[in-house]
Amino acid sequence: MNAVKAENLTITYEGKPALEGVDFTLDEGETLLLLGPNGAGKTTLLKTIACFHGEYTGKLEVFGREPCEARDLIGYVPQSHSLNERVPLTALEVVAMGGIYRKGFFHFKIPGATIEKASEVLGFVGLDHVADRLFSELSGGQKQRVLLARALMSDPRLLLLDEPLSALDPSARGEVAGVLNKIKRERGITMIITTHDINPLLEIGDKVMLINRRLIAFGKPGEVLQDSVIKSVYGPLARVIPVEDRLFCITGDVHIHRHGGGGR
Ligand SMILES: Nc1ncnc2c1ncn2[C@@H]1O[C@H](COP(=O)(O)OP(=O)(O)OP(=O)(O)O)[C@@H](O)[C@H]1O
Repeated sequence: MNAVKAENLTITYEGKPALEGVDFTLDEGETLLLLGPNGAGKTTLLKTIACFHGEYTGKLEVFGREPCEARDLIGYVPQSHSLNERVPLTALEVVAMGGIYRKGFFHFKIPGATIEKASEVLGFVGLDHVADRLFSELSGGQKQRVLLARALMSDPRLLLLDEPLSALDPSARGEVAGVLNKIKRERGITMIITTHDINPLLEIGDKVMLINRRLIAFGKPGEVLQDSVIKSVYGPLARVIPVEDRLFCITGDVHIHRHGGGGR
């Protein structure tokens, strides 16, 4: 089954196109790595699939439905989480929140079944030992894994992850990439992951999409990650280097947070 299907998709903000004429299909269980320079339209595409942004023309389907009809099937992990870290929530409570908001209620006491599920999911991301620690005191990699666990609370069939590796050091990147790999292998969840550094994720990417306000390339990693394709977007210094049986992609690209604080 198609998890996501876009046909001639053009996404606009107040009539101005941010991303134009995009076609692609992602099958259930596949992982798509979404690559493109700053301002390419990566977050815009994720938000539109997640039904947070609705200004588009063309066709966009999530499991055969319009995005807003498929909302319950989608988990979204934004680039900068909107948690107020001055509120003293433990890691377990942050995860449990993923099971509460979904139901549209505000609970003063978290139901036992929700806590039980949150403990199980926290264990799945390898963080049982920090359940009672304050979220604000966790390392960057641990925080990102807690946010992944929170997104898993609603049993999504499609996970949309906006820059899950940004602002992490190389070892934390490896940890988070390991959890994403586990989600793919053990839960079979379809994922779309935006990234500026594709290398730690290449192992789990079934498909790669390169965009720059339009679709530049879409296909298997080996098809998209070619010198000529990468150079056409990132310039002459960009290149793809085969290392043993792997590819290593150098784009010289960095993440720049351009939209000011919060809200993404
Ligand atoms: N809320 C908004 N209103 C108007 N324009 C927006 C809005 N959000 C994004 N844009 C514009 O849409 C274009 C694509 O932005 P988007 O954030 O999707 O790019 P991105 O590839 O995710 O970039 P980055 O890698 O820097 O996060 C940019 O020109 C951006 O300024």
